[in-house]
Amino acid sequence: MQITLRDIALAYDKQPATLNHFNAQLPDGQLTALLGPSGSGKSTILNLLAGLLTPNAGQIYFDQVDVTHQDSRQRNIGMVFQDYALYPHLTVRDNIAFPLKMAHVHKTARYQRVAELADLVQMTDQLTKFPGQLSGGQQQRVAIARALAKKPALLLLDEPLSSLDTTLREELRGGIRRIQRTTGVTTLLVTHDQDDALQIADQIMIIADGRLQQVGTGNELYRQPHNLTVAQSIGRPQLNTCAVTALPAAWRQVLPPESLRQATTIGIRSEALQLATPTAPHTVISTISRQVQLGRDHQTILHTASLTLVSTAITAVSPTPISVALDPTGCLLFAADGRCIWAGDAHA
Ligand SMILES: Nc1ncnc2c1ncn2[C@@H]1O[C@H](COP(=O)(O)OP(=O)(O)OP(=O)(O)O)[C@@H](O)[C@H]1O
Repeated sequence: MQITLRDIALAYDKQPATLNHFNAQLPDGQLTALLGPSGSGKSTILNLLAGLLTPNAGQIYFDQVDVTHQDSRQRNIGMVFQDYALYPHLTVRDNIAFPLKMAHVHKTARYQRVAELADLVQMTDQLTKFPGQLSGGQQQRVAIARALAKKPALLLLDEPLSSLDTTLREELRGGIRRIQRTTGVTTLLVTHDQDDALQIADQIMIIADGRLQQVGTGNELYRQPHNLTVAQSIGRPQLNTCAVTALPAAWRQVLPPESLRQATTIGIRSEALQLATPTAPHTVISTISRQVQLGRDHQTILHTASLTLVSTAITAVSPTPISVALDPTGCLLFAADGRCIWAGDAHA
């Protein structure tokens, strides 16, 4: 099922519009992540799709069908929440079967479907347990099975990993990916965590201030962001930024002069700051204040005369100062309105 939001406007009573001329599409059978900071409008979009909010203007289509004024029950949506929302007094089996029971599905068919779903979410050996006897990750898998029970047209996952610790989170990311691929259900994952989006989604929609900033794969968003907001949303550590006027003269030499003249801000990916020999051209003398080992990765905090920057390309070095080269491939130039006017990767 392809989902389309067309020219949506929504304002909460007497407030300025949260969404205005909002257009987006969830491709059939794919998992789309909606990534944005708190207050950007993610829940508003989720509630519009679920039929819990009606837009002031615009239409919502499920394939060719206009569902804008259909209520939640008519839309056949599966929803999974951050806090699992399982019934504590029901077993895993009865939790998964609950929507089918409400729909008066015959007991035999109901338990047949529960068996399929339990197998899908790898909970077959836990069917007689109660939610209180399960880990957070297991509870969330039950919630996903329950949401899938009625073969929904659209699965909405609202921050489903936020309550889990790092290990369970990693595990369930893989689980969600596998379950979505197996079922092929069109899915929207709402998250404020770029790792969730990057590891699970086919495509990522970045939203900020109620506006869709860009849609693409993680790779596209990282390498060719349309604007500074997108560039800062994807990538760890976060993009180094500074005013173009603060950039040392030697590094300006490796960037295109025409774009530099038009730009006000430069973004430098951490991998673009590289150790060079003292005699190499266009290098800048820098000191190191700190080096952090993060598993296989390093982060090195560099100081030029005027800037503090993070590099992940410079590993163990002593003593400082060192000569640092700038790889233009990892640089982005932004105009005063935030538009990306030059991406080094596109010219590599
Ligand atoms: N019921 C409401 N009444 C008035 N304003 C609201 C209401 N719900 C949300 N808003 C406002 O709409 C904007 C978008 O909120 P929304 O909850 O959609 O963002 P979000 O990205 O989901 O945030 P979070 O990640 O914190 O849940 C915010 O400015 C918020 O204050």
